[in-house]
Amino acid sequence: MDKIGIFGANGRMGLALVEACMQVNETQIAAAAVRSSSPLLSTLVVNKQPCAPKKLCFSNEEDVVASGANVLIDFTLPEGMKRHLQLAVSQNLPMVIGTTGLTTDDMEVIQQAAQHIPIVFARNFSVGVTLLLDLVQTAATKLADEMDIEIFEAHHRNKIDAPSGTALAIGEAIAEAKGWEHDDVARYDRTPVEQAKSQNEIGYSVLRAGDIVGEHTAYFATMGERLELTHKATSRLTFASGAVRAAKWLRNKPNGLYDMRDVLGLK
Ligand SMILES: NC(=O)C1=CN([C@@H]2O[C@H](COP(=O)(O)OP(=O)(O)OC[C@H]3O[C@@H](n4cnc5c(N)ncnc54)[C@H](OP(=O)(O)O)[C@@H]3O)[C@@H](O)[C@H]2O)C=CC1
Ligand SMILES: O=C(O)C1=N[C@H](C(=O)O)C[C@H](O)C1
Repeated sequence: MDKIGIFGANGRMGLALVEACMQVNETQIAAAAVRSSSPLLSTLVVNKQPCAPKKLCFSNEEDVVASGANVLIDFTLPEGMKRHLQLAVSQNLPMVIGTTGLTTDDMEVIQQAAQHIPIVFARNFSVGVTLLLDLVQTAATKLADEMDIEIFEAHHRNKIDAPSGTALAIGEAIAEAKGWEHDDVARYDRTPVEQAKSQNEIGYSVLRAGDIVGEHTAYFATMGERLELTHKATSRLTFASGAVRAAKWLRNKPNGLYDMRDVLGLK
């Protein structure tokens, strides 16, 4: 039986993870953890009324260990993720990480931790985006060199990191296929200098509005034609189901850093 400990359980993704776990056989929610300062501690997940015996209630992050969880999932913010990762390493528990907005140093922390526990890290847990990462590499290598490459992403008004983790993953996949150093070619802002578009750069643009779940387009454009590769997520359950799938796949795997391509057997 997979017993999943969910961090950030009251977040948009946390609640979607609770729902996804309930839809999967042989899967229990061992703990739905919130911060120790949360007013939701010891309330029912389903309706935030006072906790009742044998019902799923929000618990303390520290209680995740006592809950008997055998795999952990984190979709929070970078600071929280790093604390949860320490807990996972100290308890020798595998962990699935979906948190975005991470710095190079944060990624180094994940890589170090992966020497001690198995970790799946993905900036997008949908099957479609996992495939998109392959498709953009094909486009980047097969299309002529003079293509303009741009990435556009749109998300809900509450998303705080930009560009999205997925947009950056798409850009990094393209840069890898082109043999470019991503940080050298990424262009986030066109305002400071008046300069024409270079064909050796990857431009990013971002939209934040309403309740958009997550949309990404990679553009490959030249004179007379344009290829657009687009993914649109319409439900957070897509990401959550992918993360639960990853958690079930991860148990009993050797220590190391895995991604969604490993989980889906696409490598
Ligand atoms: N990889 C993927 O497929 C996807 C990744 N994401 C990423 O997941 C993350 C969460 O997104 P979303 O659910 O929309 O965000 P929310 O703001 O809805 O939820 C974030 C949760 O994390 C908790 N949290 C924040 N900071 C800390 C901390 N320092 N310690 C402990 N808990 C903390 C919050 O607790 P509190 O309620 O107390 O503030 C909240 O429950 C983002 O980075 C987002 O980009 C999102 C969707 C898909
Ligand atoms: O914050 C979100 O909502 C999402 N974040 C991820 C990202 O940064 O790419 C994945 C998805 O697009 C939704």
